[in-house]
Amino acid sequence: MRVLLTGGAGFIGSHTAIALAEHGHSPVVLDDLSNASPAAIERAGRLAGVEIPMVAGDAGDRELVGRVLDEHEIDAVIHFAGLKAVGESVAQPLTYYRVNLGSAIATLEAMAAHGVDRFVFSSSATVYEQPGELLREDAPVGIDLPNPYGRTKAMIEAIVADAAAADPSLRAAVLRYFNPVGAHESGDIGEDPKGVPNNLMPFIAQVAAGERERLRIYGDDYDTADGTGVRDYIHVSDLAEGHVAALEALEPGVLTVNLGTGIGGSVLDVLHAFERAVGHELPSEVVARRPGDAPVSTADPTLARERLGWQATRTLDDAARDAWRWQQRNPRGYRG
Ligand SMILES: NC(=O)c1ccc[n+]([C@@H]2O[C@H](COP(=O)([O-])OP(=O)(O)OC[C@H]3O[C@@H](n4cnc5c(N)ncnc54)[C@H](O)[C@@H]3O)[C@@H](O)[C@H]2O)c1
Ligand SMILES: O=c1ccn([C@@H]2O[C@H](COP(=O)(O)OP(=O)(O)O[C@H]3O[C@H](CO)[C@@H](O)[C@H](O)[C@H]3O)[C@@H](O)[C@H]2O)c(=O)[nH]1
Repeated sequence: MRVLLTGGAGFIGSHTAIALAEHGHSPVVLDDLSNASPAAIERAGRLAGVEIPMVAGDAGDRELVGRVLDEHEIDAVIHFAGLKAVGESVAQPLTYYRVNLGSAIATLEAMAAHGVDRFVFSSSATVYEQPGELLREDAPVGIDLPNPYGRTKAMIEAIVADAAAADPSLRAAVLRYFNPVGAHESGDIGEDPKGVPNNLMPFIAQVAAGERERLRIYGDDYDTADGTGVRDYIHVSDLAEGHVAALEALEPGVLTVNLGTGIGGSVLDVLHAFERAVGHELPSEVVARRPGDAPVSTADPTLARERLGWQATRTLDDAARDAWRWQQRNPRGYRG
């Protein structure tokens, strides 16, 4: 299939472009480069041994998306484009609603106008109203969530469901990612956060590189085995392969699946995995809980196994090793 990746120059999109090419599909990227570098796509193409066309532009521009669909004879769209910083979404909610909802709606409209009926959407575990252990897809989802970012994801899930109800030819998958971590095993592409990383593994990577003094562990008094927060960390290359499986399994209607491992990792588990990758201990201190954080969030990965024939195979140690390789080879990310 010829697959358009909106937001495809980003962290998850660039890894998915490689997985698609490795499975015989042809990725095409549309990205406004607001949080990415074209180098990611050049490198992804080199790693996959293919040329990946890259269009710089806004997925919220329906005319532009339509032109790209026609010019590249696109069969399917994976919609990664959007803004994802939780704290920023609290400060700039209208920007988040405009960009995230606007780009999803424009992309779906362009698809309908140009006869493209396969759609895969990047949702998030954050849509579950009651985070917890081994969350199933039928757990309550809604807009009673801690931040506007999460609400944009829940709203877009509803938009996709309504679009599919109105148009029986639409074949959609909604993928609820848990916590993507790691990097391509080559160390040539990876996560390139701007400024101080909000997320755990990129922050630890910068501590390991000596760019940050120490990890601040947000609370060790949760009701978990070691008292620190537990998440379902999934290697980005496993996640990328989950997109290929979802694309190949599309049927009329909407299939909603978790992409996670089913295995909980605590903050200390992640820190220790990274210490093993680096070969020495890393400085850390326990501080207060971060407001809005859930104690535990892990996926029940059963439905993805049954419906997509996909499951994660890489470990937290694999992710730490690959993230460390990316960090060492690219201390300034794609800017270096
Ligand atoms: N990384 C995570 O922890 C996580 C978890 C759950 C869901 N997601 C979702 O997965 C998707 C990809 O996330 P990521 O981690 O790769 O983030 P990312 O920021 O690296 O990738 C998003 C890409 O979209 C581009 N973009 C933003 N607005 C655009 C627009 N209007 N038009 C075209 N391109 C635009 C950015 O330049 C960037 O390359 C996002 O929708 C995100 O919300 C991410
Ligand atoms: O410097 C840090 C950063 C994080 N944590 C802890 O590490 C865990 C993971 O945090 P983080 O990497 O920020 O991920 P989440 O808070 O789980 O949020 C991610 O996962 C959500 C659900 O998929 C997505 O919605 C968000 O966009 C994405 O950032 C949590 O227990 C945090 O309290 C620390 O202790 N110190």
